[in-house]
Amino acid sequence: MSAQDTPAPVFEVVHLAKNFGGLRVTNDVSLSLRPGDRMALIGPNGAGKTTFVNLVTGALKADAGEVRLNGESVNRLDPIGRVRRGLVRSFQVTRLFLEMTPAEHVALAVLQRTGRSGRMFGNFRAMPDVMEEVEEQLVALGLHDLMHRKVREIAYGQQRLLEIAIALALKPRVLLLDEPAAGVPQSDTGRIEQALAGLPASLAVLMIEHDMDLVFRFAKRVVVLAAGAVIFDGLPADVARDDRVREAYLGSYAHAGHAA
Ligand SMILES: Nc1ncnc2c1ncn2[C@@H]1O[C@H](COP(=O)(O)OP(=O)(O)OP(=O)(O)O)[C@@H](O)[C@H]1O
Repeated sequence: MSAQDTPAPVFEVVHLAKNFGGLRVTNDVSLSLRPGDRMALIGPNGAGKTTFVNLVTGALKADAGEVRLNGESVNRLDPIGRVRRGLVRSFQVTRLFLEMTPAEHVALAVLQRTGRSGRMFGNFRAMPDVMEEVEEQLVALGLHDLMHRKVREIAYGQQRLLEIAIALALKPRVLLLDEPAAGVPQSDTGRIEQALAGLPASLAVLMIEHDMDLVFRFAKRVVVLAAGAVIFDGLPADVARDDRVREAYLGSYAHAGHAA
């Protein structure tokens, strides 16, 4: 592929830094994603993954550095402003409304994206364009049969699929998936993987995940964070034999009192 064929990055993080008191939790982190990229961000406990996600979504303010979407800085935008520019973090199960249905959750996301007021929510079933999208998203994630059930009645794995459906209803260009398979029983992780495999081809995806099997099956590129800094950025096939990565993981196990 020539340089001309390579699309420009849709998401760039440039020299991002954050301290908590004297602790440098994000240390000069730079990375970028192009449309269609499938990247996993991994690292031992306490490496700074959650802080990194909070900085890029705008939930936390960085001390230095820049986050860019489509080449433009979004540093001044709050999380909602960044969602409008196409940076969407998968909604967390803990933020789902247990008494609401999957259809209602996805409808709310469609109404938000299309700039319609929450007051229209009561009437969304009468809006053909909203209903069409709701059905399309829920069919794509295998949740169609459950669309009118209450969230509290559906299995945890299905709730996690609903998180992805809500995120996709916001029509992201960049999707941050925070441990999409965490807490899901082994018997249901196949459905999560299927959903990840079916994500729109042009979407840039950054997945934070502890499950290495899932990382290796999903990611085309892996970034490893340790003590807030990027210590590896490369192919999944090379990550396990990288000395710095091995040291970081062994060090963290030893620190946590596990046999290294
Ligand atoms: N609000 C805060 N104030 C002070 N220190 C914090 C704060 N949030 C996180 N930290 C510290 O920053 C470091 C990175 O934490 P973070 O949660 O980002 O790591 P992580 O890689 O997501 O970890 P895990 O995989 O265990 O969730 C840790 O040492 C943590 O104790």
